Amino acid sequence: MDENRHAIVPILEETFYALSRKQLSYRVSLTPVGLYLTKRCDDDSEKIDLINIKDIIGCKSMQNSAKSNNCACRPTKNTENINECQVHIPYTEDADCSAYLCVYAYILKNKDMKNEKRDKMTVTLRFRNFNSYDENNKVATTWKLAIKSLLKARYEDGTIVAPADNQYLGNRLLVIVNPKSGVGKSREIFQRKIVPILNTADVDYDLHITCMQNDARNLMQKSDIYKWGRGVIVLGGDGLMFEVINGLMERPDWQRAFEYLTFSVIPGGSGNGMAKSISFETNEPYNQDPILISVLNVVSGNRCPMDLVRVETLTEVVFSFLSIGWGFIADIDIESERLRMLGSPRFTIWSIAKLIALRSYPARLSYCKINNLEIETRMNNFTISTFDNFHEPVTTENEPLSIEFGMDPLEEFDKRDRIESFSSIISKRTAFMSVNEASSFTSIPELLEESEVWVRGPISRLPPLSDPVPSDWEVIEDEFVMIHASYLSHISEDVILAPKSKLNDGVIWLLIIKNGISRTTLLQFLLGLSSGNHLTVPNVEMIPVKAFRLEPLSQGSHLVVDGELLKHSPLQAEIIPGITNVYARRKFS
Ligand SMILES: Nc1ncnc2c1ncn2[C@@H]1O[C@H](COP(=O)(O)OP(=O)(O)OP(=O)(O)O)[C@@H](O)[C@H]1O
Repeated sequence: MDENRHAIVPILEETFYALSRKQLSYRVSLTPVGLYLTKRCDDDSEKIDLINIKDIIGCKSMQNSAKSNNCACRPTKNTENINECQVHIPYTEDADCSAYLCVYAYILKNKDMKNEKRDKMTVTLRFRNFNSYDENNKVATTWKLAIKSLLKARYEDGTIVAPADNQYLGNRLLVIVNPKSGVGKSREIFQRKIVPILNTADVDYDLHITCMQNDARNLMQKSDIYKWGRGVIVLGGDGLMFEVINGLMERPDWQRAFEYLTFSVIPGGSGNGMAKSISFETNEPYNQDPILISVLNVVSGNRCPMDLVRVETLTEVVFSFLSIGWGFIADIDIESERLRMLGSPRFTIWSIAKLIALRSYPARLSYCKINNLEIETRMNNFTISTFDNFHEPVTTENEPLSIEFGMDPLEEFDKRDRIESFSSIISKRTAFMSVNEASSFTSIPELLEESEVWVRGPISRLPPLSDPVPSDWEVIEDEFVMIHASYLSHISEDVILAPKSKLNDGVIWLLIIKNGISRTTLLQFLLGLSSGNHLTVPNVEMIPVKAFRLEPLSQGSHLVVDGELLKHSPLQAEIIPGITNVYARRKFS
């Protein structure tokens, strides 16, 4: 257990008894690091458990409902405190005036093993120093408020620091659900798996179920987004997130919107690259329960900056968070759509087909290489200030109280259905989609004259597509099997294309395979994509760049941005470091 525990001054401390064995006592200390439970055993030895504050997602105060025959837990009527619930305890006790405090945490189990996962744990503290519920509840409330304050604060180098006033998160979240994503079970997943966690963490939300393509995009473009101080999360795939980002970029106040909002994806689609990348970076056990891990990111409330990439083609400007693909992988992604009914085996089948009929495409690739790669991982963008009140330990009467582990009286409470708070607005195709239908292989200046490129969001620092690239850029004209740029580690749950990529490193990782690679080597490349070993395969180059331009010199391949098919065209892309924020749990040592 934590060697430095004794150096940390407890904020609150009490002795509790385990209900099951009255002779077993626990000293419970709330410190900035978490709840220390010190068990005194029969032989006078001590066993200490720590529930890390970073693992706690919320706490609720409760009242005994032993008189109630049917309901395990129900909200107290006519109470001003909406968090106050009644708890049913497994024994009858007349006039129980105790106050109960349930602390909910998701604890890391089987650390560093293959089956590492997070399991729910509930600790119920029973306060009964006084003869009236109100008095007991006062003490429980002190603990509750202290825990909730710690959940918002951080503990660094022995000091508790809180976000500056202007960094406190509002509590209203917008959840956008694509009922058609993945296998079409998003609505059910939302009610069954997400609502209980949001309730436990006291996060209020509005729900928007999309009714068609571009619905989320329009919603982001036209709504009063400032009522969602807690941010916007999507339950779906990367395609839905793409709509959210690009809808916001269409607003005149896009800059303020991106500073204000925090985003996250709960994986419900078939492409969940962003959700996987966030958990990968924070060492979270995503594979055991992707939805749980992603929702825990959201309720952690921890904002992390993330890069976006501005992508400009001859006919449109889009903002991308994941990848730009052209050639082999992009073709598999798009062409295997016709086998969608097969599920993920469609990729394997189509990969084999594309390997057999392997082809390459001529193109000119220009890029601004990062020579001294200094990747800054700026995981924490909170401004810090001291939380003075917490240095004074608060003590209460030392009369022994009781403690109870493993019970979750809110489980029933959480099963209540949430009423959808607003319904989908009617979707309308935006003016930014495919403005010009001209062929990509007329000269670029000619095309630009004809087309109307909407420039929105941050302006480009690159020369126009019609001008030459800067003289210090490297230029290759060759036949390529594929060019794939990514700025997150994973482009899907099981493809780690750029293992070194960080959310906010300001780097586009450009993966290049030129013509001349054998089918066997390409197969090796494909097999290595799930582990990152693809980068050790000969003929595979990975170049960190700040910007690049791709000019295809023939038709035939597909241009795919964040899994969305764009009209085939020359394009240029540039990184915009840390322009947006996503929810990600802090890293664990
Ligand atoms: N209600 C809806 N009906 C049909 N399409 C929708 C609806 N809501 C969103 N969409 C569209 O579905 C596309 C894919 O959504 P999403 O990324 O959530 O799921 P997915 O299963 O990962 O999809 P894909 O595998 O096609 O990327 C998005 O581009 C979005 O525009």
